[in-house]
Amino acid sequence: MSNPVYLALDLPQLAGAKALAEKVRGHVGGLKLGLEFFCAHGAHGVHEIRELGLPVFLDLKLHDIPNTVAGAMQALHVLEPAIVTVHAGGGRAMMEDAKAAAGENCKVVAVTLLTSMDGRDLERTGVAGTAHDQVMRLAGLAQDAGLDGIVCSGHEVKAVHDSWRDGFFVVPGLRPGGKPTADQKRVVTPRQARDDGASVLVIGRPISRADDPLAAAREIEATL
Ligand SMILES: O=C(O)c1cc(=O)[nH]c(=O)n1[C@@H]1O[C@H](COP(=O)(O)O)[C@@H](O)[C@H]1O
Repeated sequence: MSNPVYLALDLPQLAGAKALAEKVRGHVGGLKLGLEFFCAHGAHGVHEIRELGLPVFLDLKLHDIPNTVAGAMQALHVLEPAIVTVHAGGGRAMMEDAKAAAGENCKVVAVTLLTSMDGRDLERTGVAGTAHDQVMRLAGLAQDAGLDGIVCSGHEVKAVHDSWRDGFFVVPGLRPGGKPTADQKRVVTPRQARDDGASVLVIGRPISRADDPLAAAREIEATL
């Protein structure tokens, strides 16, 4: 089985991001480029990272009207991402059009409830029910819209996997035992997420902020 870890390259400098990715290249399965990276370095930065030869996950969390999101997905073809994120809250029509406009080999996955939010945060947005209810509701919507899968926390991935057997599940908010959770609230270990059905494990700071990122990546790999 290939390494399910995608390293989140949430770093301000392109050279630093590239150097980190090069350092841990043999111990992660892919690289995730998110808003911080894309806003700073755009398509040029993505091309630079693609040269490392690992699959690239473009985590742009698109959330707009269907026509705009479809246009954005179309514009991403040239970057050949393996995975792109949209927000499930954009609704069924938006997700359908995003999938229809995506490149042939690009998985489109919907972010359900951010791993930085818990039940109280959700309640404050005016949504009824628990974090679990919200993830299950949006997973169903994403599946109906024909997406490949969803992004959720390790708290929900088992239940989502049980109800969507061939889905593709991206799980961030991962912390090897004892590592600081920082802004993440719904957290599990990488091993637990994998055992519960995650297809991709997104890991950023536990590797990128470690004193020795290579050792941290190796340690995580050894637990899987
Ligand atoms: O879509 C994501 O990747 C994502 C969704 C989510 O609910 N929570 C979440 O943390 N992420 C991303 O996963 C990464 C987690 O980073 P660390 O907390 O540093 O491991 C960041 O790049 C986030 O943007």
